[in-house]
Amino acid sequence: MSFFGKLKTRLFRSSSKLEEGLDAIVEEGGSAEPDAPDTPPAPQPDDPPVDPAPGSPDATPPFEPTPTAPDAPIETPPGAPEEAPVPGDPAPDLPPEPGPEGPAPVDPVPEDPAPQRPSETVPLTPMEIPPAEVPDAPQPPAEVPSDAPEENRNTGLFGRLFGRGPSEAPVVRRVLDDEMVESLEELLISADMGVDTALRVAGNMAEGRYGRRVSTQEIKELLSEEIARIMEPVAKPLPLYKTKPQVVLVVGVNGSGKTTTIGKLASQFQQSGKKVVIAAGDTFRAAAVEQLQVWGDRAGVPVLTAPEGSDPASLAFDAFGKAQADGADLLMIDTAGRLQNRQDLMEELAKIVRVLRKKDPDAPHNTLLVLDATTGQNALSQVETFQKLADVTGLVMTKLDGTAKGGVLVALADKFGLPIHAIGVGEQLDDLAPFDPEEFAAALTGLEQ
Ligand SMILES: Nc1nc2c(ncn2[C@@H]2O[C@H](COP(=O)(O)OP(=O)(O)OP(=O)(O)O)[C@@H](O)[C@H]2O)c(=O)[nH]1
Repeated sequence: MSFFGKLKTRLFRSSSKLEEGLDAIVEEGGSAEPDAPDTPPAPQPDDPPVDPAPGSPDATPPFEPTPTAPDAPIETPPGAPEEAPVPGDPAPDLPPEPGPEGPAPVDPVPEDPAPQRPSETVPLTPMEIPPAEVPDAPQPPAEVPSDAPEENRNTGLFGRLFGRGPSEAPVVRRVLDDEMVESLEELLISADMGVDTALRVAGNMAEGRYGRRVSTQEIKELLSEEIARIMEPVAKPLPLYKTKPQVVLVVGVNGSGKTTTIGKLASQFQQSGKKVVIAAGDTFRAAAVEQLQVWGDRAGVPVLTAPEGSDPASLAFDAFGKAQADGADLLMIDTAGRLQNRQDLMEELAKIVRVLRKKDPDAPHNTLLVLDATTGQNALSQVETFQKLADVTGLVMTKLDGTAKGGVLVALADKFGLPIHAIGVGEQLDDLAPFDPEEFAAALTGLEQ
């Protein structure tokens, strides 16, 4: 199954929550009508300037044009699709690549005069995408003008498959007014988007459309576009640098999915021909070390461990030496996630960084914060906390499967703008993929792609 397929199926709880909510909002104040489109009201003198309908020739595109990778990938796997990889696109066989844009971008290759580190990036693409599932072009779901007959929207393959063709019940439309916008805000807040983001998203959805009669399908499309617009700038795969070893420090609270993410990433890097070494830096939890060893075995990647209770910084130092001696491309360092004693954790992380910098002044080249989607709004405070503890350069969101709190990713993107490198939707090796904003928005809102 394609990653989008998994995402869509597994985000079901989030999307069904939004979908049902949107249905209820439109039905509550709307009325069924034949498919005759609504005529937009004549603009009133005091109306806000009307947005050209997205999709119309002079409209601002609903999405930023998907940027192409600044430079050619370091290596192109044989048989890889020819299109230039785009951040967030699953590229055939490279593991997800982190974007370097964090609060303090690190230039890991000092001798390289090129200022643009991303020019050396390879989109880390864990997933093989069967050709049939590769979209022709990264087209945003074109907004269907609200005037278009509903039947034109739902007669695609999915529409037919799910019996949503034109012979369905008459379309229910509701006038988009203040009351409806308020209901939308409440729904988005309940979907864990956070108050600020929810208000902005609902406001943008309504802008230029006040007084129009809109259907659920149109509202879903508008919402999906707004979400994708917010997410697009943060969808940045993990960058790969020429530096050897590139050090990736992985931080996050206990249970957020650090170990699993390291295992998945290591396996995907390994499969793409990169040599990887893992350091089990949570030396205080024997179980965590064992778990990492299991993942290392699965991925075929060596895992360096140290006796329980020993100094994680010293392990990191040794692991760097081993990675260097082995000619490894990547060193991934797991860390403890105890937040009960932030001071200890801060000192521990600071010490790891200090000793790594004795070996390479630019290390760690990436500091990934792993967040558990099921914690909802709590993920926001975890970002704030870890930004104080470490120089977080990017995020990985795990456990998007089976949670109704997927909307928190939108709030994170809106609030922090940190690159989202990858998302996890399960416990298997291939359940991690680069973050694709359009797929995510479609899956979250229950739109078919
Ligand atoms: N459903 C689901 N479970 C996940 C995902 N990622 C991780 N998990 C599970 O979450 C649990 C915790 O994951 P770990 O990788 O051990 O988390 P950790 O941050 O390393 O935790 P500590 O070792 O306690 O610091 C495990 O049971 C994983 O299998 C995901 O994307 N989806």
